[in-house]
Order: sequence, then structure tokens, then C-alpha cells
Amino acid sequence: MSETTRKKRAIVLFNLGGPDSPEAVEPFLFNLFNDPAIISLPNPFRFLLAKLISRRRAPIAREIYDHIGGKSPLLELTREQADALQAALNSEDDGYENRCFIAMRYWKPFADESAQAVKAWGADEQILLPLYPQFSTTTSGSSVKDWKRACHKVGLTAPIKTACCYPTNPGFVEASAEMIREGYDRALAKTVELGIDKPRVLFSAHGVPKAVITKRGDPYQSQIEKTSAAVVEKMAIEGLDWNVCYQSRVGPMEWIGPSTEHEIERAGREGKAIVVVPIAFVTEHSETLVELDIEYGELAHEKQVPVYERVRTVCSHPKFINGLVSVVKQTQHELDKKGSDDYTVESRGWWCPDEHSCANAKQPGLKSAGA
Ligand SMILES: C=CC1=C(C)c2cc3[nH]c(cc4nc(cc5[nH]c(cc1n2)c(C)c5CCC(=O)O)C(CCC(=O)O)=C4C)c(C)c3C=C
Ligand SMILES: [Fe+2]
Ligand SMILES: [Fe+2]
Repeated sequence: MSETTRKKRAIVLFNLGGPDSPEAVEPFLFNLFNDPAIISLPNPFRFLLAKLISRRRAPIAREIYDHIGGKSPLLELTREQADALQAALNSEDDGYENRCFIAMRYWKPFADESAQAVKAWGADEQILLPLYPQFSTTTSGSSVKDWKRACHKVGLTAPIKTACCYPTNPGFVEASAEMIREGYDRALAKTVELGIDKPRVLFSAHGVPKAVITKRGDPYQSQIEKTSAAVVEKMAIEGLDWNVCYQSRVGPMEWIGPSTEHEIERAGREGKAIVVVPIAFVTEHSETLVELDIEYGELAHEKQVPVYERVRTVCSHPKFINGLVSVVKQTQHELDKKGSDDYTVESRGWWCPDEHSCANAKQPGLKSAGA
């Protein structure tokens, strides 16, 4: 099909965004805490609280980013994913000319700038693709809402369909299982040398306050557990010892658990080797390179965990990119069948356009709830 007859399809990739310099740390944190999906207070209270928390947290966060050159690698790695996905989508002649755009929620490129770019390109349709396999109102929900606000602002009217979540997408699960298997084998070799028990796999996801699950009915925690169970099944290691835990707590509220720190301390007490897997992130950034590699690595050493192995995120693993291709195709199919996103669902406490998947996933955690 010729360029002129092909429909222009914009794929908009969402992620959190990270500071691109030490000076950007405080305004980045302000944007995060000023998001009603993170702190659900009316203004001016949210604005004032966001100012206060971001000012207090900035020195701690700057220290975190100092370990990785003062800035986040998230945008660079997301660009690599966008390029790989665009190439994979355009390798087939299925009637679409695809272009991937990136919109970050709390740092550049913001939704306004990217929506303007999608409009200038002349997109006929938009597929929104959060780079969060599991749906949370604090991440995907917030980004989608912000994107629709930006579309309205810049006058971008091309029909939209959102890929809500893909916690058990085969490409994502296979890429994860393959990478974990390599990490597991490395750890296993060390346990054989030390003459100790086989390693335990710890699926560590970014936590959220408990109220996000219990009050908003966010499906995030149960989708984390679904991903972990699917990956374990794919790994097919008989009698594998595994658990789900949650990292990155901030603030005084009660967060979902068990915490990753708690699980590391338990492994130390039990003399267990651990393989730590960041299961809610698909790229490297401060939460993996600093929190998991440095802070929790030191904690593991201090608590005498005999082997601490961290598995890298899937990034641009070809199987993960193929998984994203299938998510785009499925979402396109939904757009053709049902039309653009149903805006009425946004009035619910939790926001997710994928009624079926999320309605089924509303039960709070299975494995971690009992731990
Ligand atoms: C699944 C992904 C994420 C969820 C859910 C999430 C919820 C959430 N986060 C905070 C507070 C902070 N998060 C910070 C960094 C950060 N968070 C995510 C992802 C999720 N957050 C990522 C990918 C990153 C790293 C960004 C980068 O380095 O590029 C930070 C900043 C770092 C720090 O100061 O520790 C804060 C703060 C809350 C409060 C929350 C849910 C309510
Ligand atoms: Fe976060
Ligand atoms: Fe969903």
C-alpha cells in the first residue's frame, strides 16, 4: 500500500519521567506530589503540601540520582523502546503508517508538547500504550487522563483507544521468564558452591499506599500477582520458592506489603539466596539502579543474605517488543470493533477502560496478602 493511502497511527508511550539534571529534581517531585492521583486533596491544600514534600524530599532524591550521574536514564531507554516498537510495527504492511511518541507524566517531554507533535504529524488515530503492564490509577490512569486533557488543550481530535494493561501478555511474560532464568542460574551456581539451599525468587514491585487498593479498588496489586504467577509458570522450575513484595515506600501512610526490605531481612535470617526481579518496571531507572542495586544490595550484605542477584528489566528485549506489538494490534481491534474510549468510565473511583480485565482483577493480593 502506498504512503498516501496508509492511515497514520500514533502510538503514545507513557511513563513516569525522571529528572534530567540535579536542578530538575525538586520540580519533578513537585509535579509528582501535585498530581491528584498521588495526593487526592483539593487545592490549595494539595499544591501547598506538594511544595512542602518536594522541598523536603529533594535532598534525599538528589542523593539517589547522584549515584547515576545526577539524572534518570528513563527517557533514553524509553526512546530505544519507542524506536524498536515503531520499526517492528512498520515492518508489516497492514495499512498503517506507525509513529511512536513519548509522553512522560512528571518530567519532559510532557503531554502538551507530545500532543502538539502528534497533531502536527496529522495522526488519524491514537493508541495509548502505558509502559506499565499492570494498571494503577497512580500511573497509567493518571497519564491517560493527563493526555486527554492535553488533547483538548491543543485541539487534537484523532480517535483514541487505550491499552489499559497487559499483566500476562505472552511476550512480556516470556521475556521476563528468560531473563529471570539467567539470573536464577547464576545464583544457583553460587548456592551449589556454597552448599546451601536453592535461591528464592523475589518479585519486587513499586508499592502504593494501601488505600489505593482498598478504597479506590485499584487492580494493581492483584495484577502484579498475576504477572508473577504467569512468569513462574513459564519458568517451569519444579518446587520454585518465590514471593511478591513491594519497594519504594515514601511518606507516613500504610503501604501494601510485605516490603522488599522485610523479605531481604527474612532471607538473611533463613540463610536463603535471593534473586530480585523488578516486575512492575520495564526500564532501568533510580528505583532499580539505586534502590535495588545499591540500597537493597547493601541491606542484603548487612543482613548476611548469602547470594543477592538482581535481574535487569526487559527494556528492548525483542520478545517484550513483540508483546507490545500484539498489545497495539489488540487495541486497534478494540477501536475498530467498539470505537474510541468510553469517557463515562472515568467518573468511577478507579479509572480503567478495560472493564473485563480489571473487573476480574479487583480482588486484593493473593500471595502477598497472606505473607
Ligand atoms: C509501577 C510503577 C510505579 C508506581 C505504582 C508508582 C507509585 C508511586 N510513586 C510515588 C513516589 C515516587 N516515585 C518515584 C520514582 C519513580 N516511581 C516510578 C514508578 C511508579 N511509581 C518510577 C519508574 C520512578 C523512577 C523515576 C526515575 O528515576 O526515572 C519518586 C522519586 C524518587 C524518590 O524520591 O524516591 C517518588 C517520590 C508514590 C507516592 C506513588 C504512589 C502513590
Ligand atoms: Fe514512584
Ligand atoms: Fe485494566
